[in-house]
Amino acid sequence: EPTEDKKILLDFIQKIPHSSAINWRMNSLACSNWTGVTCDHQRSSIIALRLPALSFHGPIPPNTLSRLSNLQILSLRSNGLSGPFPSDFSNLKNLTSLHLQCNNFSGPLPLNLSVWDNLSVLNLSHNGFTGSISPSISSLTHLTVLSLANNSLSGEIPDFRISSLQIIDLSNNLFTGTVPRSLGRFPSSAFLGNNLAPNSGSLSLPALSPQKKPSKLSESAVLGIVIGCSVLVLGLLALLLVVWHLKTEAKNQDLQRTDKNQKGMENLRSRSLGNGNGNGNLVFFEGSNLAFNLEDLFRASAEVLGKGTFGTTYKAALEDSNAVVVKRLKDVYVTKREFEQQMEVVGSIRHENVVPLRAYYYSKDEKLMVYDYFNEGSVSSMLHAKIGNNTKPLDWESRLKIAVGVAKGITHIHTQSGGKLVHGNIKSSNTFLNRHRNGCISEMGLAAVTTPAAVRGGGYQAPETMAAKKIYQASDVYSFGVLLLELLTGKSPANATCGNEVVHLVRWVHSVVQEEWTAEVFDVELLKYPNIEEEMVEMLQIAMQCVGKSPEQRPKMAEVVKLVENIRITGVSSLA
Ligand SMILES: Nc1ncnc2c1ncn2[C@@H]1O[C@H](COP(=O)(O)OP(=O)(O)OP(=O)(O)O)[C@@H](O)[C@H]1O
Repeated sequence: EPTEDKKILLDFIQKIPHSSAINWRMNSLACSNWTGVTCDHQRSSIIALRLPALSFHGPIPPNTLSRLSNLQILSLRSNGLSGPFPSDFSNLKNLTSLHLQCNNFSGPLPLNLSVWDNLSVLNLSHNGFTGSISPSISSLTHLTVLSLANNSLSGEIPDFRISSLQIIDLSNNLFTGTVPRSLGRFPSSAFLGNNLAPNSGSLSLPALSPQKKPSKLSESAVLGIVIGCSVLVLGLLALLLVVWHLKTEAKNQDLQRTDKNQKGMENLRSRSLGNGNGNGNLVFFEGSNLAFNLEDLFRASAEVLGKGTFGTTYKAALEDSNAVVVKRLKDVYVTKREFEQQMEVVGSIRHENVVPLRAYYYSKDEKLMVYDYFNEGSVSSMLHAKIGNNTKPLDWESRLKIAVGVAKGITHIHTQSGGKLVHGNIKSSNTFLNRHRNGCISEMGLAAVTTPAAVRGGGYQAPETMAAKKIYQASDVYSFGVLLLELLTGKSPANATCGNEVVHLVRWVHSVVQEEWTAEVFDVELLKYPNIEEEMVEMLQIAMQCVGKSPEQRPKMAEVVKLVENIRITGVSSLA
């Protein structure tokens, strides 16, 4: 046991203000039991310290962490740490990864960076650092990832050539000048949000061939250009007018719709029953013991649960105190017959991991679908509940059960109708907990009758669905992979960083995993459970297979079920 290092950590935790409890005790084994602590093989010193999101605040107490001289990985990301960059960190000469992102540090960056010549990952993003980057950065010859994004850094970006560097992010600072040549190989997004002038190099025109000397343009050519430009401008104006007109129309329609939503189901009533055909079209499926008719449904008080891609979803409280969910579809593109056929297929599916469709209604003006109401809300609301909402974060066990359940539900769907059925809209807001608290998936088959896949989004759609506007079973596998990443990272697919900028979850996880700082990816909520890292890594590997770029790379859903079910078994045995 690294007694000296333990004392240092206890000294640190005593001095740093924090509001989350931490299980460090002198008489317990630090190397096996202390949160965030990893020791070397001999258990003689601490080599990694990962303390994300423990609500540390204030400056790092001097002469504490800096005495862990064998430390290689230090993560204090997502805390409320403030004050200057701790100058005594220069003693941590063995550091390979330093994560101080998402804190409130301020003041200049260290002047002499050469003390950390083993550093591979440096992430100081989302802080309030000022001043410029010291040219000594070029001495970090092992650096692979550098993120200084979202600070207030200024001055010119030094021209540093580090051949090992793979990822750089200097966006959203106050840098001036131009992007140095040595960094020209990185995407422009790495430098966005600064005061940088465009590189003169990138503006250069293609060289003229030597035979054709640059000559003055003839008058007719000038006239031609002028006329051409005017036509272009007029064309653009016309286009703008059309777009403006369409937008206003869409807005009006939206306004009308919102208006109707606010009035609840009463509007539905007047429109749908206009033809006087009563409850004729409300079609119930076998096995549903719901006893209501269209009249009851329209009389029920309705509350808008939300607006999704396919329309508005209401909770309708029926008189017998049962509540159902009514989904009012917009943009149904198929004929009545096709719609009914699809509903018959969907309605016939009965599986404990698929939310059953109880009934549907079709008229010219209205298309409704009726489901059971889940009063706990969706997995999305459980994962991303606002702080102070009184909801407990989902523990690891629950997340595993959600993953297994949804995987089984999708597999069942994929084996129906001769193996041709696709879900088409797998996401956490369509995932609920069944009575055994396993995951179950809703909204099966809606994608086939309404909005084309390309119009949806939210970060779950496989790349091929964007281009081909078609959905395949392999696209469901991709969306399921994104759902797994969401369960692991606790981040919503469209919004995957500590700041406000939108980063695609899959891309973000790829960049993190490539650099082998895997532990940085997991939801900080999960880091408090002991001995689950192997299981999380296993789930991460499955997720990465599912989000393979091309559909052929991805495993079939039936395989995925086995893999996900095995997480517990293999995870446990590898711990034993
Ligand atoms: N059966 C249900 N029980 C409880 N809440 C539900 C039910 N069905 C949907 N919801 C919730 O109602 C809200 C609106 O759902 P809706 O399906 O319209 O939108 P969405 O899931 O965000 O997007 P999409 O239309 O792409 O599925 C969501 O928060 C969803 O979780």
